[in-house]
Amino acid sequence: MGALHNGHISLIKLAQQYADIIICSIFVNPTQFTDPKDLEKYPRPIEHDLAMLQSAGCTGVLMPTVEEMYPAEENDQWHIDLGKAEFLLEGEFRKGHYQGVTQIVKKLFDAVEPDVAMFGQKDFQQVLMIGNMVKYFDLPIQIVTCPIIREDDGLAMSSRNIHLSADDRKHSLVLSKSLQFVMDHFNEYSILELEAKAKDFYKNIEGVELDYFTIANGHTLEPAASKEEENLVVLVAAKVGSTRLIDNVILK
Ligand SMILES: Nc1ncnc2c1ncn2[C@@H]1O[C@H](COP(=O)(O)OP(=O)(O)OP(=O)(O)O)[C@@H](O)[C@H]1O
Ligand SMILES: CC(C)(CO)[C@@H](O)C(=O)[O-]
Ligand code: BAL
Repeated sequence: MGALHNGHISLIKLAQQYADIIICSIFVNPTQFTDPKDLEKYPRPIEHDLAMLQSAGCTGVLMPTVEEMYPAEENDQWHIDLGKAEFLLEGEFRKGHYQGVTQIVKKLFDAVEPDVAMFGQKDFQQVLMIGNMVKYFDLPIQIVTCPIIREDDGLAMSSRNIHLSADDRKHSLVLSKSLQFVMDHFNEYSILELEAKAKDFYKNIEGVELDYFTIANGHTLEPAASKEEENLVVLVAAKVGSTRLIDNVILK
């Protein structure tokens, strides 16, 4: 969606290991926004983005307009079955978000016809939902998940970080610190204890409001039933000042 940072550039760099021709899309997709203010204030520094892509060795940029992606004459009633996980976590807090995401990603895939598509683990649930969309249409596209790139102090890079005030920026570290706590103490406590102790990190921080903090099954996103489960991921979303941030770590 543009406002590029080194997290995005890492996707381009990883793509170079898979393909000779790399196309980056920059499109702030209205149908995936549930909060109109979030859409309105989404940063759009286009010249800066193009310079970053050029120096990263990106071959081409797809930068359509809203009218090109959603022509008035097209009566596209997009709704596909993405499974139960669509309605959990981000899907609960941003209703309809993954219908909007999969709708635009299908359009972008149709335009580019890629062999491989790179997505960041930072949007863990998004990668799952796009994987489900690819299965739904049986698309011949390999989906690659790229690791989360962080600032030196641990904050996951995000275009929305630009909205953080100096105080928010300090407070934002609670996300990566609480995730790190779970990683460091995984063997010591039960799942419920880990979640409770991690949630305590969010108490009494001015301007920080936790949406969810969960240790979940990495396929279903349902709360983990036991530490012995094979795929476990810790996912968090919190509002820091007026900016909503997400982060996660894969435990196994
Ligand atoms: N810190 C990061 N490390 C790795 N990949 C990232 C990172 N941040 C974003 N990405 C990935 O880059 C792609 C484009 O993301 P997008 O344009 O939504 O930016 P974003 O930085 O996630 O923005 P925002 O956090 O405001 O939603 C997505 O696949 C996303 O997961
Ligand atoms: C997948 C995506 C391009 C759809 O607009 C967007 O959600 C993103 O960049 O993560
Ligand atoms: N980074 C995922 C897209 C979104 O937040 O809308």
